[in-house]
Amino acid sequence: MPARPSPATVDADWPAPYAEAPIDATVTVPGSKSLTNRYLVLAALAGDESLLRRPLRSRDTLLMAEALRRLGTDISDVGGDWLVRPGELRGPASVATGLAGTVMRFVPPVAALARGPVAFDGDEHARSRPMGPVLHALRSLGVEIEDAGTPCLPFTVHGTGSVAGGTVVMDASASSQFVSALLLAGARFDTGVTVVHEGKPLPSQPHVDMTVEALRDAGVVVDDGDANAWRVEPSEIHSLDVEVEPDLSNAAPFVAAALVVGGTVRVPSWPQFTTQAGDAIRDILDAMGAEVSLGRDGLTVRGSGAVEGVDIDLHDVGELTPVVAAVAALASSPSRLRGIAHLRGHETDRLAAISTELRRLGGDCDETEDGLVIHPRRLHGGLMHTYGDHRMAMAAAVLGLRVPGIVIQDVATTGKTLPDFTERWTALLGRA
Ligand SMILES: O=C(O)C1=C[C@@H](OP(=O)(O)O)[C@@H](O)[C@H](O)C1
Ligand SMILES: C=C(OP(=O)(O)O)C(=O)O
Repeated sequence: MPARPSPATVDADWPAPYAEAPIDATVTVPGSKSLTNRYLVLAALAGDESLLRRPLRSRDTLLMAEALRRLGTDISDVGGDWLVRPGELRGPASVATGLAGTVMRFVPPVAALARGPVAFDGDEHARSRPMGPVLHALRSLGVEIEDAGTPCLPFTVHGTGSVAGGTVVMDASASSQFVSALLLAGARFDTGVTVVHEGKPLPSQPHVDMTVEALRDAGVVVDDGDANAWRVEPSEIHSLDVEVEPDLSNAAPFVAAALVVGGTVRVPSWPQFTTQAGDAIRDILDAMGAEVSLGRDGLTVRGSGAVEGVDIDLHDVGELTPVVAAVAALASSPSRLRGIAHLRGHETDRLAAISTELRRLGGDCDETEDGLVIHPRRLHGGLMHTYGDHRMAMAAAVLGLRVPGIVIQDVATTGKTLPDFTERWTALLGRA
């Protein structure tokens, strides 16, 4: 097993800026984590070299790049882009997953295609994130995996250089990433792969659709015609030349700021058509009282500072929950966020984290079986804990715009997906 990786961040508290005046800002958002990490995996498995333009460089994507390098892929910087030259996949290697769901789930099927052992481990909390269905699926395809007695990190994949492929049946109700993991590598299995989901409803369906689209962009034939079943035909994976879209889930706190403070926030290059689940923030902010318009120049969100509560199913886009909950806590009426029981297995138990932290600030937030009920209350300042969760820190920043005296514990955790968050957030308010 590899040595435990060092902690993600330095535990630094940061006083969240309070908005004294309406906002008027144009915000540039770095590339999508989900797209960058899918493109990296496909490029590593492709038949020829790929160019990823404007990739996200954050903890999760740097961990993905390093994982693939250790398996034999050459990834080099060309200006701000990444040139990916696939190599023969091989162990022995050790992979640090950090707290990245995409690394801990997407890389083991790639490791199964390598010759030699590949050991995986991650942050302390990563060891309790669900992994079982991926390990079980690979074992059912004949891959040898050694774990420490539980179907979680740490574990070692003993690849033989090929995977026969076939049909896997899994319960992916805890994470859509289990499905995406098998699909991404499946074209390189001898007979391809068929993944069937059986269990409670699959969360984050748009993320699986994104996986299917990325595979098709790389020339892979995928049949997703039946609900909860996907067939990836065996084939070569074509090289990619792609520009990574801005990360729309990371744009969420910035555009939410226009609604909760009042004013205007513009995000240039917001795609007109996208597979990113985070695009749903447009409709959510609209439902909560913002004026939202998407044009050729990008997205514009205007608000007056008056926020309405919502009753909304976030099953498809759970990663927006912390920011939506923060906006809801600043509303004039209650909100109910539904369909997000699976968030208990995210970077932290997000339902517990959000309700605990809102209560710590004087709020009223209850966990339900599958979500949260928030009754807006006058909040007071205080230290908001982030639990190593980038989106908890971003949610705290949204609250801080309207609640004086909020201090964000370990704000550097935002680096999981968004570098330079504090600088970007300060610039949003027109401050240096
Ligand atoms: O495949 C992906 O890139 C992701 C899928 C989703 O995971 P879950 O299905 O576990 O919610 C999402 O929440 C996560 O941020 C990114
Ligand atoms: C759930 C998330 O991340 P991960 O890819 O680590 O699952 C997220 O970014 O909100």
